[in-house]
Amino acid sequence: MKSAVIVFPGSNCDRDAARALTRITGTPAKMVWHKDTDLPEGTDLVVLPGGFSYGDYLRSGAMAAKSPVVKAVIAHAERGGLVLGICNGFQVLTETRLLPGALARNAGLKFSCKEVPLAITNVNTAFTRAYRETRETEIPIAHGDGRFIADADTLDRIEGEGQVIFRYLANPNGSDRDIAGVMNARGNVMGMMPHPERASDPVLGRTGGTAVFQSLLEAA
Ligand SMILES: NC(=O)CC[C@H](N)C(=O)O
Repeated sequence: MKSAVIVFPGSNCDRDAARALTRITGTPAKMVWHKDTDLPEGTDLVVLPGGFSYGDYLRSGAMAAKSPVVKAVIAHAERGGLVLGICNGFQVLTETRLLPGALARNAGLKFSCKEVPLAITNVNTAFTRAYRETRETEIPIAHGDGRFIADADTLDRIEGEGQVIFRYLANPNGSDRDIAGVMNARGNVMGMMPHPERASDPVLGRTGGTAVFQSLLEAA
C-alpha cells in the first residue's frame, strides 16, 4: 500500500504517522508538503496528521483546509481513494466538508492529553476491520478542540448509516453522543480525534491504534 502524509505548517504528528505507516504497511510513507498540488503517483492512502496547522488560528484546521494540496486530496477522495484524518487532520476534513459535523472547544475549555477507552461501533469498514475480534481499545487523545458537534438530523443520519465508528466509553470533551471518529457515507474517508499512531508500536508502550493501520493495509 502506498501512503502519503500531508505536512502543513504546524503539523507535529506527521513523522509519527509516517513511521507507523512505514512499519505496519512495509512500504515507506511519502511526506507531501501542503503547497504541492499533486499527490505522489499511485497513492492509495492519504493521511492528514495531528498538530497545530497555522497555529490553530481562526479555527483549528480552517486555514489548512485552504492549502493547495487539499484540492488533490478531495479529488483522491472523489475517486474512492482512502483518506484518514487524525486529530488536527479530522478538523481539516470537517472544514473541507469531506466529513460531517465540526470540532469545537472541549467542554472543559482545557487541553486534554490522556489515554481514553474507545468502543469500535462499526467494524465493517476499511479503517476498523482489524478490530473485529476485540471491538474495544485504548488510544491517547491530545486536543483542545475535540468536541464533535452536529445538528440532530445529521447525528441521527450518521448513526443510522453506520458512519460513527469510534465512540468514547468515558467522554473526555463533551462530544455529541460520545462520538470520537466518523467516516463519510461512501466509507473511504475517516476522521478520529484519538491518535492511533501514538499507540502503534510495542516500543511506545501502547498498541491500541495498530489495528487502524492494519485495517487500511487489508482494505488497500
Ligand atoms: N494533537 C492535535 O492534533 C491537536 C489538534 C488541535 N490543534 C487541538 O488542539 O484541538
